[in-house]
Amino acid sequence: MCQPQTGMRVVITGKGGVGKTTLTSCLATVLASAGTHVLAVDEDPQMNLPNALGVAYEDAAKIVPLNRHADYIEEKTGIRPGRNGWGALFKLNPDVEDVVSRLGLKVAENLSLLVMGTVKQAGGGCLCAENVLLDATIRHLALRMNEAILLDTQAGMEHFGRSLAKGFGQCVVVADSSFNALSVALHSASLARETGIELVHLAVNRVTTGDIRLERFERETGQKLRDLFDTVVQLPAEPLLQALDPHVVRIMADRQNGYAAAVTQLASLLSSPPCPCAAGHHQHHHHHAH
Ligand SMILES: Nc1ncnc2c1ncn2[C@@H]1O[C@H](COP(=O)(O)OP(=O)(O)OP(=O)(O)O)[C@@H](O)[C@H]1O
Repeated sequence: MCQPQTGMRVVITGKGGVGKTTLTSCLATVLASAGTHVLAVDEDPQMNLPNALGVAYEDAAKIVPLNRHADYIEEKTGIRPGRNGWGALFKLNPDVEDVVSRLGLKVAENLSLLVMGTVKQAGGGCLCAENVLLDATIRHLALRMNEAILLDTQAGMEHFGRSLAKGFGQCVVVADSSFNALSVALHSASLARETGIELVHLAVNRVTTGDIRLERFERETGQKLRDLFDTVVQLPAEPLLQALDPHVVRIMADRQNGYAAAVTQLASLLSSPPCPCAAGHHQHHHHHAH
């Protein structure tokens, strides 16, 4: 058994507007209602995840994202954000053991939320207090036990660098079946693998019956999606999602719903992923062979 007993940790990524936040909140809901402790982590500066999870607007408005929490950042790193760190005592390895208990928000039974904010991209990794703290937080998340962690990422996982892959073993790339979104998904998949994430799944969202675009993409690019991703799941277009938007989690209570059923299937796949050491594993993992 090669699967770590620490709990599942999944990064959700993909092009803007493809349905990442909706999927993250529905996955979080289905896992939490099955009794798993879930921590949903939002990297979105617009904080869509609290809304999707049903956090009341006035409560969501009170959330201060980790990267803008000047007091916490100063307490942990010794530096006030925005100040020049040179000459000051700058803790490069701050202890953020209490980040979830202090900044997390309980949104439902078994379900907590941490809003991190976005990693700054200046110069491919600037050593400012915010980035040091976000990086320490990612490393801390990797150590949390018996908890499913879902990270809804906006900037893309490569901005977190290697610290992400140490704890996050799986990535769900979300796309719709447009050529553009699938191309972005292929790029995201290779970045995820370069980062060192073991299992990279594709969720094709808003699929309608008779949609031939997936096949057309494969034909035109000469690539087989099933060879490039560990698993490919399709999530049907669901008009109800727009009606419930932004409070989408209610849809998960309806077992007849096709979107809910597909998300439930994805959740169980993520909970018990195929073992990366198993024989017959995808060829793109061979360079990881020990
Ligand atoms: N399967 C689906 N069927 C119909 N509508 C959907 C589906 N999935 C998501 N949507 C709708 O698409 C819109 C965008 O979804 P969502 O906010 O989850 O995307 P996102 O990728 O997180 O966007 P952003 O990158 O802007 O954060 C929402 O209005 C949502 O209700």
